[in-house]
Amino acid sequence: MISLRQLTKVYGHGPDAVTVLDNLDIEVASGEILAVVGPSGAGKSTLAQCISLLERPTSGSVIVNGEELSGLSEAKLRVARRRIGTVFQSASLLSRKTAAENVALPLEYLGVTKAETKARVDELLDRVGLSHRANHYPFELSGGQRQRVGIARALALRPSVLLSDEATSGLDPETTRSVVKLVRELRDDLNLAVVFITHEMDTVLQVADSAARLDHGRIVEQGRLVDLLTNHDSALGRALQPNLNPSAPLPGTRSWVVTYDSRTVPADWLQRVSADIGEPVALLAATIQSIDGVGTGNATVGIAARDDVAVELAFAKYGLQATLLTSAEAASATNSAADSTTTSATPDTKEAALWA
Ligand SMILES: Nc1ncnc2c1ncn2[C@@H]1O[C@H](COP(=O)(O)OP(=O)(O)OP(=O)(O)O)[C@@H](O)[C@H]1O
Repeated sequence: MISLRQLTKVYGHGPDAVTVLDNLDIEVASGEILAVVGPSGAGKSTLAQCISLLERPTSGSVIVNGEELSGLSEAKLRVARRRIGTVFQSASLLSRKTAAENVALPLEYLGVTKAETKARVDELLDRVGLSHRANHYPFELSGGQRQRVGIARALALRPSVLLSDEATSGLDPETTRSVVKLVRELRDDLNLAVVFITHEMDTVLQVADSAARLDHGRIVEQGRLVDLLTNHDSALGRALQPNLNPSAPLPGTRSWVVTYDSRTVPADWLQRVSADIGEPVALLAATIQSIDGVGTGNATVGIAARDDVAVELAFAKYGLQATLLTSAEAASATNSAADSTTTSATPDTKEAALWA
């Protein structure tokens, strides 16, 4: 388990002081993956450096398995760092060393014997599916393979915490999925607490159990993924929903967005709401995904009824949270989704929605 308590990082002094991390409280249990997301400049890299203890926090604590590490002397800190394995963007492998030699580095620094090092490196490369690439240099490996070597190296000293700092950024979707799958498997096998820093919303959905949103150095929202996704008022939950591409509303109807949660909403909610308000409910777009075994998602529906209170009550009766879109919002949802499908820029569009 890793806990950050009132973690604060200030750069500079006096009038030039800049508070980059402001009293962060984060807890990640062993076996849990927490995604930390945030716009550029929110403080993600600084957070990663404080967690990996490369930067000392100005105040507050980094606690791993009950032991406070942030206040240790330099000598003790070097030992304490072993509890936290870090994978960086583009793996940061040494180009003149083979995959096996890169994985061996932390063991060599520690003075582990050659025989033990070889056994551990073989085991790690096997675990990340790269035994057959042991003697290849980084330039001979694909981006995904380099990340796997980076993960193997991060695990060399048997840490209890894995910190992933934008480790999937720049990878194609297929490679990202395979790296995410590996991280989840390793979390299960080794009972790791994983802090997964990313700006990619799609990756958060694939990898995380919970998510925290960092903005201007503060955690402005955090929770379990399933709770964020089923909370109609959560900006992070909305940003995590895959982009919809709604059909244009039918003439004479207005568009409503509803949030769906399979724990509380009956499967035939469309028919029921339609029967209650006494007119058709047209489905314009919908997305459902299973998170922790719960079906979550949102839908855009078109309804002609003008009695907004009656419509809202009908949705509420079946556990659906609903918002009526203005005609401008409905048109913009149709257009922006259409734009995003032609440019395949959905992550940017979603991020823009979150950070706006
Ligand atoms: N050494 C430093 N001295 C002063 N200010 C710093 C220092 N390092 C970072 N900052 C400032 O702290 C803020 C957060 O930076 P940080 O790199 O942690 O954000 P980020 O969320 O990782 O951004 P990005 O996604 O663009 O990498 C920025 O305003 C940055 O200018």
